[in-house]
Amino acid sequence: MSYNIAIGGDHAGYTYKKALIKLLIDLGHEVQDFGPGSEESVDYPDHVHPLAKAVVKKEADFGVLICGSGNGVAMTANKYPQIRAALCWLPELAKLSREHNDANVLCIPARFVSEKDAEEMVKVFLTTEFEGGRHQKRVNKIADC
Ligand SMILES: O=C(CO)[C@H](O)[C@H](O)COP(=O)(O)O
Repeated sequence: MSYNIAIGGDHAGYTYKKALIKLLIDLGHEVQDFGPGSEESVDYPDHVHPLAKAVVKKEADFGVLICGSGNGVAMTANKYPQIRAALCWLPELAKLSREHNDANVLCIPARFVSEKDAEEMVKVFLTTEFEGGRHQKRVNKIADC
């Protein structure tokens, strides 16, 4: 299955973003890069809001966000009720975020995971299906506040 992937973050995630874009293209996905375009210091919300809006409008199937800790990008993306952004630091967590939480955005803490694990997380995130069942009603309740 090939997807349209929106990717973005901040200066701390720039190097990983470049590597992940190459991986995604090699895997046959389409990629929309929401920046930044260099390692110059930026404010992550400036890149996350446009990406989140693209996912909400279904202009992208999934999002991948990378900053230093992963927290800032996750907090920003999760402001949107239709976004379920998962902060993951192990491939198993990325898998569970799809199986149990139907995550549509993967958030990666570049300063705390290896590039290899970041790549593994992206691969498993995009090849794992939501299980539905008992998890569906819980996911429905996330935005019910
Ligand atoms: O992780 C982050 C947000 O959650 C940022 O990448 C981090 O805060 C950037 O820090 P600095 O400006 O010191 O490079």
